[in-house]
Amino acid sequence: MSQDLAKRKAAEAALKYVVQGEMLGVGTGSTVNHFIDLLAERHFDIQAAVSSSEASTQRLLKHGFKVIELNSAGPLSVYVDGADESNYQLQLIKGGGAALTREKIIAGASKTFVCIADESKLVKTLGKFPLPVEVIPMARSFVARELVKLGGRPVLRENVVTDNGNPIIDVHDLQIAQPLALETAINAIPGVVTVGLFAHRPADRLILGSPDGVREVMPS
Ligand SMILES: O=C(CO)[C@H](O)[C@H](O)COP(=O)(O)O
Repeated sequence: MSQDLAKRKAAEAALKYVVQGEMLGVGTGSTVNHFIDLLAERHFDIQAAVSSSEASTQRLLKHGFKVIELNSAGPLSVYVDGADESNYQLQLIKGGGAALTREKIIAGASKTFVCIADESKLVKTLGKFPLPVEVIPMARSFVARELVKLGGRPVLRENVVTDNGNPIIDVHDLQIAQPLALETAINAIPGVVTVGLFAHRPADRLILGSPDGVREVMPS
């Protein structure tokens, strides 16, 4: 419960980055759900949202927001999304909610990526949270073997298919000392759609909530 309150506080603090009348990139997850609800509760007037998942799209539509495709939106000024882990450089692990591919695309298309999370997500070294990798179905076993060569322990996420129709492999037991190099290496495996390591495109702001309040972390 207190973790949920922390998420809501982070989400609330991100409202100051929303530009009324503009388009807004919206991510996925329980922290973002608070953010979407708060946009509605506080009557924010956004032109339209570009959403990273069917789940967020449904929530936005339920609140009466317009949702458009990224192809129709052009560059976005602000993208708000959660994370499973962040280091002090604001490099992230994402994809716990299986939306990593669309999240990485929208983050890439946005000028400012505001990450919202509870305090427990900030870590010195990424990797305690299993690293999600979305793969083309026929490449699943091959990619898993390549991930073992990189030092990980791949586990297929049971009963999960992404919005793009693909399975997810969660890679356990990684100590990600060099996020940029690992993201490049995993991206180079044929059959990988997206790795949930956001090192080449880290967040620009990290808002961390705790039951006592919020703090904003700048990349160190
Ligand atoms: O990457 C994500 C979805 O793919 C989420 O942002 C991440 O899993 C954090 O979720 P939550 O806000 O529920 O802790």
